[in-house]
Parts: sequence; C-alpha cells; structure tokens
Amino acid sequence: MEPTTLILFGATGDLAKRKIYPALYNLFADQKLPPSFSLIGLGRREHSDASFQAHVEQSLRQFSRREIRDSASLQSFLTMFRYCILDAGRKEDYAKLLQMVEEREQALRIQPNRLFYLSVGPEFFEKIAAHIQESGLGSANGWKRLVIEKPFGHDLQTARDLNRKLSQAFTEREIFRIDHYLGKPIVQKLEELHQTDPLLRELWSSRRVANVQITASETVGVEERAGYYDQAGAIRDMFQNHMLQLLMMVASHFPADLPRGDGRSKKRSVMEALRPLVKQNTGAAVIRGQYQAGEIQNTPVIGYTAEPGIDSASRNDTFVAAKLLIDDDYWRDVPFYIRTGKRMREKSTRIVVEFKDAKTKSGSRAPNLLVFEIGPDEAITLQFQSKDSSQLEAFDPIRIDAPVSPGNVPEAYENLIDDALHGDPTFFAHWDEVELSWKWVQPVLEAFEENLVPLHLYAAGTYGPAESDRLLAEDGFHWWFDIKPNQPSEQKEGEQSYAYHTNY
Ligand SMILES: NC(=O)C1=CN([C@@H]2O[C@H](COP(=O)(O)OP(=O)(O)OC[C@H]3O[C@@H](n4cnc5c(N)ncnc54)[C@H](OP(=O)(O)O)[C@@H]3O)[C@@H](O)[C@H]2O)C=CC1
Ligand SMILES: O=C1O[C@H](COP(=O)(O)O)[C@@H](O)[C@H](O)[C@H]1O
Repeated sequence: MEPTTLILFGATGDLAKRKIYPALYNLFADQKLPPSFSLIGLGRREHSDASFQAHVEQSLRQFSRREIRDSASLQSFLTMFRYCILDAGRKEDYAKLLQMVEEREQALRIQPNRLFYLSVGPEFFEKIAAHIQESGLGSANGWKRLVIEKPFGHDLQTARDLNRKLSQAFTEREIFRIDHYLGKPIVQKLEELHQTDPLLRELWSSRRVANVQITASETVGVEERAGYYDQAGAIRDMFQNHMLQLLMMVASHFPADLPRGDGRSKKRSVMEALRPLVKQNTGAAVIRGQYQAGEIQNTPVIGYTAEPGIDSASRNDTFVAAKLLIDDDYWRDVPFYIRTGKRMREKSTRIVVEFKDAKTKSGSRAPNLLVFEIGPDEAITLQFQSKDSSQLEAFDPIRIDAPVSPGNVPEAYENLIDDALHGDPTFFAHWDEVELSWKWVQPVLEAFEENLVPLHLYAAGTYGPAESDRLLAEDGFHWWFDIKPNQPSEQKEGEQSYAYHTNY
C-alpha cells in the first residue's frame, strides 16, 4: 500500500471517537495501515498534538473491540497523529493546513497521497471540497481521495446539487461515499457468495424465489439526534441509503468473472429496473409509522413526540415499510418488502429470501428460507421443512446455521477505511446508485410532506404498525420473525434450536 496522509475533518466529533479511531487502531494492529501513515485531525476545538493523542487513546479505550494491552504498540500508533485547528469556513486555515501537511510529508519523506475524510455535518461538505481545491491541498503530485459521510443530500435536487459541487474538486473515481451497511461482513459476503456459488446463482430468480424481506429494526429511539432526525425521518435516515443498498446487494447478479469494483454497474441496473411509485398512489405500497410510548425489554420508554427536542406535533416517520418490484427478467413479479424502524421489539438487520412453496395436503404453507443475519448476530441460515413423522400433515423446520467468520470479525468501518486506503470503491456508493435511490424515494418524500400517506402510531417494543402486515398479506405472505431464546414466552421448555416463524 502507498504511503498516505489522512486528513480528518471532524476529528473531535462523535463518529471519529466511536468508529474511525477504533477502526484505524484495529487496522494498525492487523498491520493493514500503509507503512508510512500519518493522520492530521481537524476541528475548531483547542488541542495540542499531545492532548489530541490523549483524546484518541481515550476513544480506543472506550470503543475499540480489541483490548489494549501493549502500551508500546499503542504509543507507536498514537505518534502518527497530529492536530491542526481549522474552521471549515476560514480560507486562511487551509493555507495553514497545507503547510502542516507538506511538513509531515517531507519529514516522513513520503509522496503527497492524501485521503480527505469529511466526518462533519453535511452543511460543510461543499465548502470543504471547494477549499481543498482552492488552497492547493488537492493538487499535489500524488493521489487524492474524498471520503464523505452521510447524509448525501436531503432529496433528489439537493443530492444532485451536492454532487455537482463535489465534482468540481474531485472526480467520481476519487469520491468514496460511505454507507456503513456496505462495510458489514455479511453484506460483503452477498457479492462473494453470488460470484462463487453456482447453487445460489441457480436459485436467484423469480423461478424459485417467492419474495424477499429486508428488515432493519432498532430498539433505540431518536437518541441525542433530535434536530437531525426530525428533519430526516426513517425514510432518509435508513431507507434511501442503507435499505436500498441492501436491496441492490441482494438483487444483483454478480457474474463470477466480475472485476473488482464493477459490481456497482449491476447494482445500478437493479435500481434502473425498480418500478417507480406515483406520488398519489404511494399509500398502496408504503406504510409510515411513528412510535408511541411502550416497553422495550421490560423497560418503559416515552413516545417520539415526547422526546427532548422533538416538536410535540411532529408527524415525522420513525418507521417505514414498503413493497418494491424490480421489472427485470430475474425478478419480475417477486415482491421485495422492506421495513425499518426505531423503538421496535428487537435490534436486528436481516434479509429473508423465501422460496416458492412446498405445500402440505391441507394447503398450509411451508416454504424454505435462506436468511442473512447482518447484525448484531452474523450468520447465514438455511431453514427447510421436513415432514413430521408423527403428524402426516405437519412440517417441522430444520435450521442449518453457518456462523460467518467467528471470532475476530472486522467492523464495517475497518473494512471501509481499509478499502479507501487501497482506493477500492467496491463497497462505496457510486453516484448513480445514490441518484437512483433518491429518484425512487422522491415521490414518497412528497407524499409524506403532503400527508397523502397515513401516519400510523405503533407502541414502542412492537414490530411497528400492524398495517405493515397488510403489504404482505395482500400477496399471501407474512413477515418472518426469529424467535430468540431470550424471548421466553415463545420458547418451548428445553428447546435448543429455534426457527423463523410468521407469528410471534
Ligand atoms: N455519529 C455517528 O454515529 C454517525 C455520524 N454520521 C455522519 O458523520 C458526520 C459527523 O457526525 P458526528 O461526528 O456525529 O458529529 P459531531 O457533531 O459529533 O461532530 C462534528 C465535528 O465537526 C466539527 N465541526 C463543526 N463545525 C465545524 C466548523 N465550522 N469547522 C470545522 N469543524 C467543525 C466538530 O469539531 P469542533 O467542534 O472542534 O469544531 C466535530 O469534530 C455527519 O455527517 C454525520 O451525519 C454518519 C453515521 C453515523
Ligand atoms: O446510519 C444509521 O445507522 C444506524 C443503525 O446502524 P446499525 O449499524 O446499528 O444497524 C441508525 O441507528 C442511525 O439512525 C442511522 O443514522
């Protein structure tokens, strides 16, 4: 790997502390950082290099998945960190930054390969990109890359505007748009499995698949992000980016000989084939919800509009479910159901692929399932049905679990930062994907804005509004749930294994 200087905007912020420093430390411990690596942290807050290094150390102690035992190794990691005070809007601060970057490059005798990481609010994205170009920071004789966090725009038009501005300073090949779901190991596995597994390829179409269900449910509420979340809602916060990326990953056909990075054109094809919604009819395919007070794991929690910083009259969506159709030769007539919400019953991100039926004589359904558990558990599970020998009409699910890479699994941010350091764009969102996602979502945003879609209230600690069941019931399907042993009411005494069910 080539020597690199990582220039981190937002170095004093929450994301840097919780995700970026621990990821870098793990890459360092796994000897995956470039041989000559240095990081310059930026923010308005006062820091010396020493106090910044102490801040980084504290974040590692709090958030690293790896226990920090070797203090010599920790020290050699921290000595790579420098700090520079910078106000994103002040031109002269970039001149100071350029000087510092050049001094570091000279001291380390390294080429000016610069990775600019924008871990700041979206209001700074355009401004910082422009200053990088104007100051000369981006025109040295090495490579430059821009890693950019979400949100990428607030709707289709603002996303296009942002992209146009960024394109004045960086080419598409230089822009690495983070969607941390693409860094999750099981999501990455989807592409690999598809390329390498002939059986899976054989199964992956409307000939065999009855429907696909993609769920990201969270138990947390709005947390400390009221200002942002009340403007974004689940539709922008999760659906437009993470959920549609999961849809693209599961629906794409990645050929075995696909060169690395080219999978993004397959994802684009999926988005191009997605049947668009018409604003007036959105309510038939989209359910929106908002959580009320309820109980999560036996603890009472308040409703969304009682949360600090949320307008008591807010009609913001904390839950979205939708039925999507992909009009291509693989997936025609196979519904893809997506749902995501906060303050739901369990924390779980999962894709369930339901295969076409094995029907019992009495007509009850017993489909086989392939389930990708993306988080917090990571596993790939095949659940198929076997006849219960004691009851001729009954089927019993048999579940085969393949835990993926048990042990020291890299976190999403490790995978993504590693890829950005290598210049590998495979698991970053290409502009085409982002634009097509916004295009699909735009009528939904407008329908929500104009109240054309009812807002269903749901009690915290449930699976969201009951109306979301309707989306599937109309097609003769149900959401699949995992009955976990920590939900004792559903667990039969002495039962070791458990299965996906349609009721809970
Ligand atoms: N936190 C998270 O879990 C996630 C965050 N993100 C995204 O990451 C980005 C950063 O989020 P997060 O770390 O939570 O935000 P924080 O509010 O915690 O941090 C913001 C950072 O921006 C810096 N900053 C603010 N104003 C300026 C300015 N005028 N000039 C220079 N620096 C400035 C702050 O430094 P200082 O105060 O020292 O100036 C601070 O380091 C956002 O785009 C967010 O949407 C995405 C996914 C998850
Ligand atoms: O990007 C976001 O993701 C998190 C959920 O991420 P996960 O990795 O824990 O599934 C979500 O809580 C947050 O609101 C959103 O901005």
